[in-house]
Amino acid sequence: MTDPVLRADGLSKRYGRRTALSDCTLSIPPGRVVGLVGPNGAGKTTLLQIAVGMLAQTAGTIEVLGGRPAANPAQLARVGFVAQETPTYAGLTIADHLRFGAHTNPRWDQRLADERIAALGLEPAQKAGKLSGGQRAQLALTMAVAKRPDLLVLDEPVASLDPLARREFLRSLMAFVADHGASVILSSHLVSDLERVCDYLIVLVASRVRIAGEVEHLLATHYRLTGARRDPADLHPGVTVIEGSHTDRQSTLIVRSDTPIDDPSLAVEQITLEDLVLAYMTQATTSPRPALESIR
Ligand SMILES: Nc1ncnc2c1ncn2[C@@H]1O[C@H](COP(=O)(O)OP(=O)(O)OP(=O)(O)O)[C@@H](O)[C@H]1O
Repeated sequence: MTDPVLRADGLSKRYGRRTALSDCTLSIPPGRVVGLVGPNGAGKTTLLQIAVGMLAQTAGTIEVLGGRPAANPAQLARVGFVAQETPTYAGLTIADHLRFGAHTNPRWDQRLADERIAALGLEPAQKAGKLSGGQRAQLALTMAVAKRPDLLVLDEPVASLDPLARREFLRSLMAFVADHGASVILSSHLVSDLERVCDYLIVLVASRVRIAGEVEHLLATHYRLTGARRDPADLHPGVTVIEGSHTDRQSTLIVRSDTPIDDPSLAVEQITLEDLVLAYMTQATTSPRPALESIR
């Protein structure tokens, strides 16, 4: 299958005069672990909720796994979703949750669910209302994974987990992806976590997609340039400055260039994913009309 797992075209969501998502155009290939990153209020939850059919857009189109989000039971069965607040039923036990999952999902994998609960050291007879925030998140993830979805959508899944649990969570997520070949879209503020697991990145700031593309390609086409202070406009054509900082004597620029930069007056360094995310976030707060970039 090579069709995009998610295709959005001019997707927008407005609440009255407030814009939550603006003209979002994306084409995400299948089989990726996609990191969706951006500051508070950027529109991440809005995009994810539209993708799973919980929210309707005000303009534009979206296709998920080739269909309209939540269009029918088959489409619903193919998408697993864990919402930011990881909702569970306080009065029901863990075992009740799994039974409910088995009743409502045609592809439910009971063995997978039981094994995850056991591996987490959780007691099936325990009521969800008595679980910690992190344990609830793990239960919600177990429910989503045991659906055996083709696409797993996770809204800040690790926010409430301690560092060890976060690492375990991401490890089990990667194992699930490797075993079942599912695609994953997860939002997070923690770029270091995304760096470990994601092979595709979307940076969303102030309702707009600033950059989207394969991590490997993004890292191969962005550089940090350091040299004597200069006007960014003097750089070679084809080099786009994403962010710049200057002292009296020196300029440090994060740039994008599809070809290697060969300029003896500049020190050229590779950047990390965190550098890249921060550069696009800074660009968004300092530039009145940031460039929209989409790289496959
Ligand atoms: N029901 C609503 N009514 C009005 N405005 C809303 C509603 N839901 C979201 N918004 C606004 O839409 C924008 C995007 O919100 P969204 O929850 O998608 O951001 P986010 O990137 O997920 O933020 P966070 O990282 O804080 O979870 C914000 O400005 C928010 O105030």
